Amino acid sequence: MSLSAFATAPAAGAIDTTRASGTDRLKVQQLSHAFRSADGVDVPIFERLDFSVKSGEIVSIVGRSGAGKSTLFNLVSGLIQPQSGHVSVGAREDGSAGRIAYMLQKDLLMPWRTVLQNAVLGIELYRKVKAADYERARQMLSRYGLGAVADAYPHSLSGGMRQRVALTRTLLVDPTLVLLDEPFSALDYETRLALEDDVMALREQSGTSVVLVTHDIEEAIAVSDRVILLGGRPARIEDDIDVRLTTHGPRTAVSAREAPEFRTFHSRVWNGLRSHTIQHAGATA
Ligand SMILES: Nc1ncnc2c1ncn2[C@@H]1O[C@H](COP(=O)(O)OP(=O)(O)OP(=O)(O)O)[C@@H](O)[C@H]1O
Repeated sequence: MSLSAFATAPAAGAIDTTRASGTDRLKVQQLSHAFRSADGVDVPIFERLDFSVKSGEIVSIVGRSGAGKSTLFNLVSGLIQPQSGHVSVGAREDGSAGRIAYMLQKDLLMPWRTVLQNAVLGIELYRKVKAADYERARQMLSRYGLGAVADAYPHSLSGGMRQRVALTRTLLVDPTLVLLDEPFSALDYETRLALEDDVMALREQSGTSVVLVTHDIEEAIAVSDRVILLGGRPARIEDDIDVRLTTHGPRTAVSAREAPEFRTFHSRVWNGLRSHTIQHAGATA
């Protein structure tokens, strides 16, 4: 049965985007959501889900296919309204409002715009782009090794370069929290490692919090401070793992994988994933 046969069940409570307290960049409280099947039955995806993400924290969410990871991002980013519960976005240190940016697996670059014009698109969606924005975009593109192609069109770029343009576009809106939904899954291994390093550098350079949805357990452990395991239906947090790795030198995508604790964390996540079968909302009983 196709997903188009379903509609979002009517909201009993609206999303509340008031500010989270303390150092929380994101606070999800008592979040409940269900999709309504074609025969009118509500299939609960989440029931009273609670979690938070601190300032500068990198959190990965793993779960079997259908666990509700993308739905959770859609709820957190406000693309869909929850039936009940609160999503609070933490303020910046100076007290101004925080901002969530959402980057999808597909880079969604516009082929008729140059790399630079694609990079500023996120800004353009909420205000006029200024000369200083173009300057900042060029600097960020250079930082990601894209300075020489700033005036080229996306078709001339490799998959990894395209994802970096998408990442630049996401970061140029100065988000306090970035949601990454399997952003690197279509890329080759080496490019993935480089982009994982980019995610870690992001936190180092600007204190941005990151929530990453991935099917790749290694990726989750390598980049994250915490790995949240979603399982069951309605989905619960089955495990919330503090990832502490002893690395030689700074933590990178490679040094993290070489840490002595890496395999132990890997087994914990893998065993947690194997213990859950998810019944899809579209599946007939
Ligand atoms: N618009 C919709 N209408 C009805 N059901 C939906 C809708 N979107 C998602 N679902 C159902 O909600 C459940 C969670 O879907 P979701 O896409 O969030 O899972 P996921 O964990 O991101 O899966 P994957 O890892 O395969 O991307 C699934 O059972 C799916 O069939």
